[in-house]
This record gives sequence, C-alpha cells and structure tokens, in this order.
Amino acid sequence: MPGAAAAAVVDSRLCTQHAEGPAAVLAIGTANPANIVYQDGFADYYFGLTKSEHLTELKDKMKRICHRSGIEKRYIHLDDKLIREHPEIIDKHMPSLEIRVDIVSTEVPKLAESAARKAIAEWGRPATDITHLIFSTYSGCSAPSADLKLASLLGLNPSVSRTILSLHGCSGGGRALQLAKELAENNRDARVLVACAELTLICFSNPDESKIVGHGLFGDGAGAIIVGAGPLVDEERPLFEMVLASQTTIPSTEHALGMQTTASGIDFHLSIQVPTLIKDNIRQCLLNTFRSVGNMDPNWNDLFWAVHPGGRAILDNIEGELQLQPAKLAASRYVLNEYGNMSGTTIAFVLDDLRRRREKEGDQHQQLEWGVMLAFGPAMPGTATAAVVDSRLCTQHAEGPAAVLAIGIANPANIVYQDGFADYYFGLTKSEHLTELKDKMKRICHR
Ligand SMILES: CC(C)(COP(=O)(O)OP(=O)(O)OC[C@H]1O[C@@H](n2cnc3c(N)ncnc32)[C@H](O)[C@@H]1OP(=O)(O)O)[C@@H](O)C(=O)NCCC(=O)NCCSC(=O)/C=C/c1ccc(O)cc1
Repeated sequence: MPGAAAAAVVDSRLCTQHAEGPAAVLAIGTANPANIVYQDGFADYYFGLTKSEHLTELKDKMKRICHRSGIEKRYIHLDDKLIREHPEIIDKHMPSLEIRVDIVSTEVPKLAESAARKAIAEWGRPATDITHLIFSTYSGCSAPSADLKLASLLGLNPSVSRTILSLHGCSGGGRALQLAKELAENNRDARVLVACAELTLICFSNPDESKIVGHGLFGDGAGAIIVGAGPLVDEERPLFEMVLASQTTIPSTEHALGMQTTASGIDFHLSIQVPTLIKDNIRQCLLNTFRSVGNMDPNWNDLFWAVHPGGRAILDNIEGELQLQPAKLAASRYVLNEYGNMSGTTIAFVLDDLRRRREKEGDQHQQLEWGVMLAFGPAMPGTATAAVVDSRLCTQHAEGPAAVLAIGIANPANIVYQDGFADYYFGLTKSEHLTELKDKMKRICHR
C-alpha cells in the first residue's frame, strides 16, 4: 500500500528533533546501462536505427553537433534489438507511449538500484537504516512508481518516507539534494537516499530539426547519494557538507525548455537560447545565494565547482562569464565527455568525480573549503543552486514544529449528483446498452 502519509499536529508544545549541524553527502553511487554509443559514429547509428538515411542535411547537422559536443561516448539503453521488438517506437503514426512506459517502469528502478547499492556499500550501514527516499526522474508516469519499486528492490524499511520528483529534468538531482538537506536537518538521525535515474527511451524520436541537439547530447544513467546530518555514526564520513541550498526561477523563460507527454512518448523542446540565458543570469543568481550567507563579494576562483554539464556551450559560457580558471570545470567536462548529459542524474556523476579529484593529494585546485553545485532545468525556471562546503556549520532551523497556517480548497464549476451519476456517466460514454454494469454502478453510488 504505497504512500500512507502520517503527520502529528500539535498547537503549543515545542518538539524539535533537529539534527546537529548541516546535512552532508555521505556516499555516492552511479550506474549506466551496458550499451555504449560513441559520439563520432552517432549520426550513422541514429539515422540508421531510425531508417532516416535519406535526411542527409539533417544527418550532416547531427555530425556537426556531435563533433562540437565535448562528448566522446554515451550509455543508451535503447538499441536495435529493442527497435526490432517494438518498431512502433520509430513509427510516428503509431502510439508508443504505453510500451515506453512499460519498459522504463521496470528498467529505471533497476538502474537506480545498481547506483544505490554502490552508495549504500560505501556508506557502510544497512539499507534498512535509510529513513527517507527521494526519487527524481522524467522517465516514468505509472504507479506504483519508481520510488516504491526501488524501495522494494533495496529492501528498505516499510516505514521509509518516499517522495517522487517528476519532470524536473536537468535540475532534478539538484532539487532532490536541496530537499534531502531540509529533511536531514529537520529530522534527527534521518538518512535520506536521493536516487535519480533517466532513460532517454521515453523521449526517443525520429530525426527532427527541433530535437536534434537533445538526441545528440543526452545519455542514460543513474545516481544515488546518501545525505545525513549530525550526529554521524562511526562508519559515516561526510564528503560534502551542504550549507545552503536555493532554487531560482529566471522570469519569462518558460519557452526555453519543456517536456510534454504525447501518444509517442515524451516530447521535448529546447531553445537555442539556453546557453545565453544561463550566461546572462548566472552571476546574479550566484550573488543572491552568496549574499544570503553573508558573503557579499565572492571570488569565483576561490571556490570549487560542481556544475551540471547541460552542454559544452553552457560550460563555456559559465566559464567565460565568471572568468573561471579552466581547471574549475574539469569534473563537469570529464562527465560530459564520458557520459553525455544524463539530465538530473548527471550531478551525482560530477560530485563523484569531484570527490575523487579532491581525494588525490596535491590537487591544489580541488582542496578549497567552499564550493558551488549548480544545475539547470526545464521551463527554464529551476536554476537550482546549492552552495557546498566541507567544514563550516551553519544551522538555519526554525523554532518549534511546523504548523498549518491557512487552508484553501477549490473544485471545478461542474457539479455531478451521485443519485443521477449512473445515467450521466453511461449517457456520456454512450454505454446505455451495458445495463448490468449500469445497475452495478447505481448500487455502488447508492452505498
Ligand atoms: C554542442 C552544441 C549543441 C553545438 O556546439 P556549438 O559550439 O554551438 O556549435 P555550432 O554553433 O557550430 O552549432 C552546431 C549546429 O547546432 C545548431 N544548434 C545549436 N544549438 C541548437 C539548438 N538548441 N537547437 C537546434 N540547433 C542548435 C547550430 O545552429 C548549428 O547548426 P548549423 O549551422 O546547421 O551547423 C552547443 O550549442 C551546446 O552545447 N548547446 C547547449 C545545449 C543545451 O541547451 N543543453 C541543455 C538543455 S538540453 C535539454 O533540455 C534536452 C532535453 C532532453 C531530455 C531528454 C532527452 O531524451 C532528450 C532531450
């Protein structure tokens, strides 16, 4: 029985159960499907797979995009065997949403399981000690959803509190970490498993001018991060502390990125302006975040950086705008090169690579105390910004428990009365001939 939510509500007694200190990343795991696609052969592979070799101009454009993408290889679950089994995936006149959802609702939790098992092994505690699970994906729209399936696969405690974030796109991982921080700091001894998994199969489509960049950059992967706040137990080791996390919406940019469910899977649009929009807004977003922790004039090169590699041009623009030394975005460029853009999952790969670089002795650039994690998501809103540090304590707890301060409710204007519902419903659906079923409906309505 998914999702029994329970809340204890009081009106006077203070009952704080805060953790000590800020939340920290305690472990990271990543995983990819087995199938590798190399970028220098991708145009041939993709136009061959979709039987679109005749679109020579578009194929040449795909070659130019791949060549300039900063990507060497990607992991992609969809292959020619899957297309042979389900040819409707490349036939735009046939509905294919159902089969896509069918596949991803099994494969997305499985991929997340591989990443989560690595994170749990690094964490060193039993999976049953996980108290909260946040699952972010754009690749699924069914219930029981990916969070419940992952909880079962891992054998999490039945009392684990589950949340699913859907369609946050590239900012999904950042947003999930922000929520994990809030949960960990406000619930003493909470241990939050953040899981992100994406399969491009749900968005895969035949070549089309407006989507060519998406198909040229996106890859499949899963990331899992365990977050907790003090007191830590013996085997736990903080990798990054999260001092402040915020999300900023860039006004009037709803047109820039979007996703929409259709009969042929999830359709997406991606504006050519995205790298410029990020360039024009990044400095102010960061300044607002840093000012809120009292740093009025940060020197960007005194920080370490975990930036979501949305595309090579986005990294170039951030580097140029903030005048970052080239080594600052090394982890982001490495992940882009090795995996492509895996949407919300990618930030787990960047943090994983960054901590390995920091662990390497003598890597001066990566031993800085303060750093920034950045991710950007659809409806272009959602520049999720999290400042990440590894030592300073900064608690921002409220006093006392949360309270319901106001309630509002709403319904559509159309009213349907229960005693006439069977007539209304069977009339509306032109099903008056199903007299037995209609009588059953009447009995159900009556009771
Ligand atoms: C690697 C790029 C794509 C090209 O490099 P470049 O240095 O700009 O090179 P060019 O200027 O030579 O551009 C090559 C061609 O690509 C074209 N192009 C350049 N961006 C564009 C453009 N967004 N549109 C459509 N043509 C373009 C550009 O016009 C040009 O066309 P042509 O003159 O015919 O060669 C680079 O522009 C880049 O990294 N762009 C950033 C991409 C970006 O916005 N990423 C973040 C959002 S991605 C996203 O939301 C996807 C969602 C998605 C989620 C799941 C999925 O399964 C699939 C998709």
